[in-house]
Amino acid sequence: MIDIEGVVENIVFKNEENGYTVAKIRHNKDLVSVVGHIPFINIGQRVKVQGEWVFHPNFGQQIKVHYCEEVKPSTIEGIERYLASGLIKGIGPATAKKIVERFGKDSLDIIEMNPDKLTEVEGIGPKKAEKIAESFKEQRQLKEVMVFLQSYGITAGLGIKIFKRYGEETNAVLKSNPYRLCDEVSGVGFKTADRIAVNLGYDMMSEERVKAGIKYILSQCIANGHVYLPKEELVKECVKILNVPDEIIREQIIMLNLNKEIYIENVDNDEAVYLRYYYLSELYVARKLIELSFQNYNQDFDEIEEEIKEYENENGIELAKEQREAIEKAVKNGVCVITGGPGTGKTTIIKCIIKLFEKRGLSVVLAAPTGRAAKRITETTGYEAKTIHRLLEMEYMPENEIPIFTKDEESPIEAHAIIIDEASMIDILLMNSLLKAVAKGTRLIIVGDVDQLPSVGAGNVLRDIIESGSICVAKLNKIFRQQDKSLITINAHKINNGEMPILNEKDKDFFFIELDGTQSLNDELVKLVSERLPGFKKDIDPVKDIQILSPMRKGDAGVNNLNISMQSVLNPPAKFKTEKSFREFVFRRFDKVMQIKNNYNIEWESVVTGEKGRGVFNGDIGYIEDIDLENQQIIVMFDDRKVEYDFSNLEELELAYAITIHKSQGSEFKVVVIPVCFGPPMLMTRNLIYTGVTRAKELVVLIGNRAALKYMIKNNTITKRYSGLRCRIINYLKAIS
Ligand SMILES: Nc1ncnc2c1ncn2[C@@H]1O[C@H](COP(=O)(O)OP(=O)(O)OP(=O)(O)O)[C@@H](O)[C@H]1O
Repeated sequence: MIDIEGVVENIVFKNEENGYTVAKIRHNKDLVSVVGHIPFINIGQRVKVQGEWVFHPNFGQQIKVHYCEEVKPSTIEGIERYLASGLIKGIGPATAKKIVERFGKDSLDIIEMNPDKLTEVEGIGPKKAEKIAESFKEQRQLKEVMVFLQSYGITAGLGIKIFKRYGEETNAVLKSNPYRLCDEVSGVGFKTADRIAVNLGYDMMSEERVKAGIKYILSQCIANGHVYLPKEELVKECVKILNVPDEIIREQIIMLNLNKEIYIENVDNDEAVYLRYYYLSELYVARKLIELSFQNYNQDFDEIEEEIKEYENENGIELAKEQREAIEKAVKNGVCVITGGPGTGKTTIIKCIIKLFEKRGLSVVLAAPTGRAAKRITETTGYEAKTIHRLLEMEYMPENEIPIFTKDEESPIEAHAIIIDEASMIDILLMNSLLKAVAKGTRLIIVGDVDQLPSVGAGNVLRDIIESGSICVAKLNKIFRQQDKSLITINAHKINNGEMPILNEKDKDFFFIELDGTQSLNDELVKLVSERLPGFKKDIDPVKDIQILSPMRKGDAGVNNLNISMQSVLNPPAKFKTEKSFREFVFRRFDKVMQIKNNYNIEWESVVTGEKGRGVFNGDIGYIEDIDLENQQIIVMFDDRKVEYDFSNLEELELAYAITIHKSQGSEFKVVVIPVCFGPPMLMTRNLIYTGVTRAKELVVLIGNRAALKYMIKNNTITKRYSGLRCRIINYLKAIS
């Protein structure tokens, strides 16, 4: 750690959003580069920085700043440069000169304490004096808050957000109840607030802390897919994590319930504790599904059988009985779920349903939870599918950091029918937003494969709807894709039924490479993807066409290690490939990368059409086109869409030569390679391997340990998710019928 003090000579770069700054500081005779989240520094300012020397391949030695504070400029020249820097609204170089000429070393004190006196300077009237004083005060407060927050490890970006919310009250709020931040400033979680509180000597048994802690633990359970937590489990977790006695926690659970910040209700013989929004969403979804399902459209389609026949003749296809029934249910009911594994004809049915509606002039919209899924459906059906977010006309509110949907109860989606595909990926919040925008009189047709992994977000929506037995469901069991020689579909169904797949048949598309105990799975995978597969199948590109899907993140065959080894072989360093280190990885020009969280705000521009828009979503895969070290940006192409990532946003990107099976939901790849070995029990499940295998279009290669594969296929335990939707649908139907 080194300390230096000096005057800021130059700001080379400043990201206004997050405060990332590159500056040159005059320290004795040397000009030193400093980099870090130090938004408040400005030319002419005297600063003390604490940090460490790092070496940058292009810019050489520089100090990575951990802590920075302003030292008041002490010389007249220093004060003048500081005032002239443009930091204070109303003062430019000429005015700065005049102020310093008039007040000398007292200039800053005058601005702060006696701004009326500024009118003594030529060109400054009372209004301008006031403006200068205000701007100066704001800068001072921001600086104070930032210095204060820095000492608690809060980044500048977050610090600015906190300051914007509370202004000059910031310090007071933090001192009186830092836990307010968890509710009022997005991006601040319980752990950050708790760190500030501990540092301030806050009472660890206080009501504010315990309440915030309870809500934090509930939000953690949501991050694990649950919609609620049974009360006893919640209390136990709180005691462990907050280190507070049982009775204090129970007391605060009651208080939160009284304030309607959490809800407690009996679900499945559990006392279920919900965060407010999740409770309201579950309630709404159950009620709306039943209400919509009460509508029926039998009279509109009284000659459906003939119409389906006509469709069959026109399209040269003979639909199976269960397919015809599914179509009939879909067009006649207010809500209908169509579920089936790969190749059971879901897409075929969707096409027929759309045609039947179109024939009578009824409008249909088609949507899916992710961009990639929507694109795939567009390709397979020939009808344009949107993402659900787009269908709901999402608008992003920067201050909320959450999407707002324009389509809702007041302004519903205008269509006679809405068809949603890949519905296993819909979580409870998205279902809530979707249903809000479905008007009575619009049919909702939900299509998906219930045996895929459930949604990343909270809930078990598709499974709960089906298991409620209260909503019309059409189950498709027969596989139609058998006609071609593909084993992928057949094996996917075998796996789903708990049987071992047919492996390694000549001229087929499903292989298993068994390793003996001495071979490294990682090494063999690298050889397979970079040499053996491209040699075996001529038309495939190892980067673009092959996707490694690993059950896990860690370990020899986990995504993290595989990405490092695959990158070194498929995209090794070269002079012309710029690089940027980030955490334990290096991003390199041409790398395959994936967006790992929804970012509704980031801008894109199509290099083909010039169209501009916002939003890159969790699971989107792209390629690094360039790394611009000067502007501190990584430019990524997602198909034809160009997106610029500031270096401060890199936590949203990951290398994607290997991705987890969880992240692959809803996507398809030409060739899928899956490492199979023993790992954490919760990842050794049938629906995980089933989801992985069903992502492949042309070839599946499993590699690893046969016993592990067998174990996964036999292990049909579906990790329990606490969700009350099934119960609620049943109860709501009972209550009103
Ligand atoms: N009744 C039928 N007779 C003959 N072929 C059919 C029939 N129904 C569907 N198919 C064919 O079976 C294949 C799989 O059908 P489809 O793509 O509709 O299934 P899917 O359930 O959407 O599959 P996936 O979920 O894997 O995309 C297609 O080639 C389709 O043309």
